Amino acid sequence: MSFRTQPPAPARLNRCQLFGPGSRESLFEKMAGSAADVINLDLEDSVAPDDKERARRNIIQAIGDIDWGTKTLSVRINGLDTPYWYRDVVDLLEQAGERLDQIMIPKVGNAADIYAVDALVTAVEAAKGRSKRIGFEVIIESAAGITHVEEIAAASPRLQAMSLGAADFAASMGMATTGIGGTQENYYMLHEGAKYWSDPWHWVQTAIVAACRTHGVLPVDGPFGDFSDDEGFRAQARRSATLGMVGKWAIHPKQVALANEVFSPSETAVAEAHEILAAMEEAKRTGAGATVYKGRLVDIASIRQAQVIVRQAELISA
Ligand SMILES: CC(C)(COP(=O)(O)OP(=O)(O)OC[C@H]1O[C@@H](n2cnc3c(N)ncnc32)[C@H](O)[C@@H]1OP(=O)(O)O)[C@@H](O)C(=O)NCCC(=O)NCCSC(=O)C[C@H](O)C(=O)O
Ligand SMILES: [Mg+2]
Repeated sequence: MSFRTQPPAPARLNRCQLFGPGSRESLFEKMAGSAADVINLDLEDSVAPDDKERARRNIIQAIGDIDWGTKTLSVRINGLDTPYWYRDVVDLLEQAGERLDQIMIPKVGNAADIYAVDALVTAVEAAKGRSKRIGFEVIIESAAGITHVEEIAAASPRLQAMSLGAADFAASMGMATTGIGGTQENYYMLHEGAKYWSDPWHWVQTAIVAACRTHGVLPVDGPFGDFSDDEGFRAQARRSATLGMVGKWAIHPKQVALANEVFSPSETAVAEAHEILAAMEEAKRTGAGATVYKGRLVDIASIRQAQVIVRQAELISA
């Protein structure tokens, strides 16, 4: 371990982030009643330009009127390349109640983007005397965003979570696909006439996870567009969980249960994690740093691996 220890990410559940357009206020109660850990009310790409102001008003009202329970409540503002974003921030922080937890900043390209929003948020919070400090989450969804991912992860103590936005990312990179996440038909290796599909999202996900873990930020997988394909969603989510991501977006309510299922450790995994910790306690008692569990090596690093699973299980049962 480096002299600088790895900071912990926020200790809260982020297995599923359910999105809904701010212009469809009839969905808000349904979103609040869902099993998602995080709610993202959207002002950005699911809202048509002519509906931006109405969506903003809907969201400000709903933040105060609806019982959001213990969910993390987040609003996705418009991108910094639009004329809408500053008014999103000012109106939200001047007019929405203290129930708002986070704002999500899309299409961030570098640390200065976060700095600009932080400066505005800090000024409005001070002017209005808001007592709860608003958190940030960002979307990495451009060539610039992934190029500067580490400085973005370090950009503000407000930063809680970072998502991969596969649709805009693919567009920005010039990728030859219109699919949002998942298997890409043309991304395969050929060996002795057989096709072996590979994962075009893998490299960007690992870059996001590494930047997030370095700076104590939650890494999250973004949308999976084909909401008729449950197995495709599960496969994508399982790959993300294996790489260290803590959750995934849902762009339709039927994806919420799928994400919660994948990002909640199974009873077997939790039991095994406890057994590994017990085996290592026993090893410590006898002065050993390593031992054998179910025929395989476990050592002090295995304690840290098992603790990841135990901590997630504790958050779920809390
Ligand atoms: C995708 C949708 C447009 C589908 O809406 P709809 O046609 O109404 O779906 P259904 O008829 O199948 O709905 C069944 C019931 O579920 C309710 N519903 C629908 N959507 C939601 C929701 N988001 N939250 C809660 N409840 C929802 C319906 O009202 C029906 O209820 P009932 O009649 O009582 O049975 C729609 O789901 C939708 O708008 N989804 C969110 C889209 C969105 O927010 N997109 C932005 C995020 S993705 C993105 O931006 C890309 C990213 O940035 C990147 O670059 O990768
Ligand atoms: Mg996007």
